Amino acid sequence: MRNKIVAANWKMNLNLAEGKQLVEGILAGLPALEVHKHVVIASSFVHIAQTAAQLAGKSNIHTGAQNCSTETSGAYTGEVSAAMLKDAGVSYVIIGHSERREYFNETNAMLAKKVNQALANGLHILFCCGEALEVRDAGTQNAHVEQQIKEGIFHLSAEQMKDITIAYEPIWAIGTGRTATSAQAQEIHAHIRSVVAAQYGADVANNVPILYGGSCKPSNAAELFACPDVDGGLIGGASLKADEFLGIIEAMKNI
Ligand SMILES: O=C(CO)COP(=O)(O)O
Repeated sequence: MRNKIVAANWKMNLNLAEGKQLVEGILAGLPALEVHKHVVIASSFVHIAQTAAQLAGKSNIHTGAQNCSTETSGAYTGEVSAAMLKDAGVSYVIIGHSERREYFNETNAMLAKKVNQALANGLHILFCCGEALEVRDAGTQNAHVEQQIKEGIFHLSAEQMKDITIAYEPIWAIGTGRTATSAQAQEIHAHIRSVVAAQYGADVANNVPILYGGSCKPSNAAELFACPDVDGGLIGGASLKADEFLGIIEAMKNI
């Protein structure tokens, strides 16, 4: 059975005290998770050491980061390397979020380098893809995400794909309150899995978790997660409140 994952993406929110309190709240309400179910807390770089200390020794709940450098080390002012993240206690890193692609001009070629850095340092990757509203309106979303995935991760070996989780996040659903319907999510998740199968075969494709992200909330999570090709969620706004995030983790119960 492939892994099921609910991941928090705090984005650029919360001070240290707020982050600490939020993790305490999540831990206080966290249900016992089956062996294949995982929770990830992807905070800002500033929170990582604190979060890692809070999660130390806990099973199935992991410290994450939202980005890593394309480079290994050296004179890259402002950058944080995958090795530094690993050393600080990170086990999952988000790569290719649409906000990084859009506001920081991250190209698929840069993302492929980040993927290589993360894997070389023993990190699991949450690799994001997803289309803008114009692409969805034009009906070319499948080809769009296919290209993002091909250029971002298809240079990897089948063995390396074991550390990849794909997150489908339609840009028109991020922070907008407008969620993809479960039918829309299932359709494109199935397409993503078929693209992985065409490249790597059915075994690899069946083992790659594919998460949905975009205005996921306790009220819609169970329906989205019930889709056969939706293996959990990448959560923005609703991950900033312990009760809402726990409600989404609860929705993983039946998958
Ligand atoms: O971008 C997202 C997670 O990475 C989704 O954000 P929201 O849940 O706030 O729509």
